[in-house]
Amino acid sequence: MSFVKLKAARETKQSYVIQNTVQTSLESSAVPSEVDQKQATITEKIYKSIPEYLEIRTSSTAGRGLWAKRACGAGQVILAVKPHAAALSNEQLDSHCSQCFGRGTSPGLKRCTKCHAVYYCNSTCQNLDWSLHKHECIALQRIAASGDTSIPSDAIRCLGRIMWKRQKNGPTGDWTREIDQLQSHNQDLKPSAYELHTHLAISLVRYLGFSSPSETASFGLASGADLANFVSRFVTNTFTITDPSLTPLGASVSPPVAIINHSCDPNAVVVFPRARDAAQEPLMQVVSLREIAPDEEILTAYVDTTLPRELRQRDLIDTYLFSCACPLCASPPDVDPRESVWCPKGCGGMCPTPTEGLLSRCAKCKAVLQKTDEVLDAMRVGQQALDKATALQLSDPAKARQLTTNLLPILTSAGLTPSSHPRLALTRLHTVLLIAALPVPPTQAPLDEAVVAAANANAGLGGVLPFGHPVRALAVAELGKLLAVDEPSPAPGPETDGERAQARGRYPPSGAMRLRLALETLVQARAELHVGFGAVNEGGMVGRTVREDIVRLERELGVWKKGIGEALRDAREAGTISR
Ligand SMILES: C[S@@+](CC[C@H](N)C(=O)[O-])C[C@H]1O[C@@H](n2cnc3c(N)ncnc32)[C@H](O)[C@@H]1O
Repeated sequence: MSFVKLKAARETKQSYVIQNTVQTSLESSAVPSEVDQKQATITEKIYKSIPEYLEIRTSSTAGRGLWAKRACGAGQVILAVKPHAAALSNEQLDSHCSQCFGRGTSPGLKRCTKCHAVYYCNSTCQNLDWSLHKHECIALQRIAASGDTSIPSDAIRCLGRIMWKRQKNGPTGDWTREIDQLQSHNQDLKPSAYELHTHLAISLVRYLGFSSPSETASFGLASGADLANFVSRFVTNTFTITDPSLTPLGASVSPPVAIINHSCDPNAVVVFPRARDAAQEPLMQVVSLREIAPDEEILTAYVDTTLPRELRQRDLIDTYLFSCACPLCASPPDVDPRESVWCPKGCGGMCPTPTEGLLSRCAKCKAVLQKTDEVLDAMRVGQQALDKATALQLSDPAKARQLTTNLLPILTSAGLTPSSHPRLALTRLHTVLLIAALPVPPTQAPLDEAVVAAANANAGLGGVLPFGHPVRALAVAELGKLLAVDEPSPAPGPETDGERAQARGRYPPSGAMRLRLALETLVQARAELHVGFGAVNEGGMVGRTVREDIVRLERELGVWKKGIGEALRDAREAGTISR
C-alpha cells in the first residue's frame, strides 16, 4: 500500500528557504535539562535553512520545537525549504515529474528509458535528479528483472533516496546529522506499529539489493537496531507532499520542518504552493495561519483537525506516540461543533453528541436531547458508509456516490450539525464525487446539486477550521467556481413581489444573483487562500486562478449591468416604463 494512503489522515505542512543565519542561543520558556542543553548545542551548528527569527527550543513534554523570536503576521511564509528527500506515490509516477513534482504538460512527460518507471518534464529536470536517480534506476531495473512487476511504494523509494544521499554526504555532514537527529520512537513502539516498521525495513533492504540488514553498514547503519531507528525516524517525521489542491502526491522528509510540534489548534500549516523555479520544487512552506507573537511556539497539526477529539488522539498515539494536551484536547468547549447535534427544541443552540447512558442538553436553552438512540445509530451507519465510500471512491465512484447520497439525509434528519463527524466528512466526499460526475457541459440539476453540497461542506468547515486554513480556503474557492459555471438554464427572473421574496430565499440562486454570489464567494476565497498558501505566493496556484475568475466575473457582471441599463433606457425612450 502507498505510504501516501497510510498517512492520508495527516495534514500537510511546508515552507521556502531563507538561507542564512545559524541557530542562536537557547532561550527556552521551558527550563532545559542538561541533556536538552547538549542537544541544543548540537542543533546550533546545523539547520542552516532555519531563518534567524526562528529558534529551536526544547520542552520536557514535546522535545525539540520551533519558536518565533519576533512577531509573524497571518499568511506569512515563515520557513521555506526543499525537502531532504521526496518520492512520488506509485499512482502519480506517470502523471507527474519525479524531480519537480509538477503535473505533466503537453507534449507530455519523458519517461526514463532505462527503468521505464519515472518521468520528467524535460532533460533539465532529469539532469537535476540524476545524482539520486542513477542509484534508484539500477534498483528499479533489478526489481523488474527479478520478475516483480510492482514498483516499490513511495515510502521505500523515499527511504532509498535518503540512504543514497546519506552515503554521498558521509556520516558527519550536516545533511546526515539533520536526518540522524530526527526523533525516533523505536524504543517505545506499540505492537500495532511493528508490522509497518518491519515491512518497511525488509522492503528497504531488498530494494537496496541486500540479503540482510547487516549489509546496510556501507550506508552508516551498522546494525539491525540502527536500521530500525532509521525506519522509526522516517515514520515519525514524514510529510505527505500535496499538489496545490491538497491532493496527496507522495512522501517527503525535511528535518527543519519536522522540528515543529503538533497542536489540534495550530497557528501554522505546511503547504506546497509551487514556486516558479523547477530546481526549487517540491518547495515546502510553513505559513502562519494567524498572528504569532514573539516567544510563541510554531505549531502545526499532524492529523485532520475536523475530526473529534477521540479520533485525533487515536491517530496521534498510533503514529506519533503522544497524547495531545493542546487547549482543544485538554479543555474542550462545552459543545465542540465536531461532535454536535441541533437543539431538539430548535432554539438554534447545539447539544453535545450523546454518549450511551448520559443525558445531552442544549448548551443554550438546556432542553434535553431525547432521540439519543437515533443519533447514535445515524453516527454508526454514517461512519460505516464513510469508510466504505472512501474505499470505493476511485474503484467505483458511482457506488460511493450512492452511499453518500443515501446516508447524508439520515444524518441530517437525526439532527447532526454540518460540522459534526461523520456528517462533515461525508459531505466533503459527496461534494468531490458530485463534481467528478458533472457532465460536460454541465446540466442544471447535477450542477445545482454540486453547489448545494459544496455550500454544506463550507458551512461545516467554517465551524471547525479557522479563516484561511488551506482546506477551508480551497472549499470556499470550489464553491465560488461552481457558482461561476455558466448555468445551462437559469431560472426566469421573478416578476411579482411574492416571486421576488421566494427567489431571495432560494438556494442555489440563479441568474445575476448567482453571479454576484459567485463573485463574493471568490473574493472571500482569495482572501483565505492568501492566508493559507501565503500572501507572497498570492494564495498559491489556486489563488492565482481565483484572481483570474474574479476578473472574468467582474467583467461579466459589468456587461449584465450595462445590458440592464440599456434595456431600461430603451424602455423609457419607448414609453413602456415611466421616467
Ligand atoms: C515530527 S516530531 C516533532 C519534533 C520533535 N519534538 C523532536 O524533538 O524532534 C514528532 C514527535 O514530537 C513529539 N511531539 C510533537 N508534538 C507534541 C505534542 N503536542 N505533545 C507531545 N509531544 C509532541 C512526539 O514525540 C512526536 O512523535
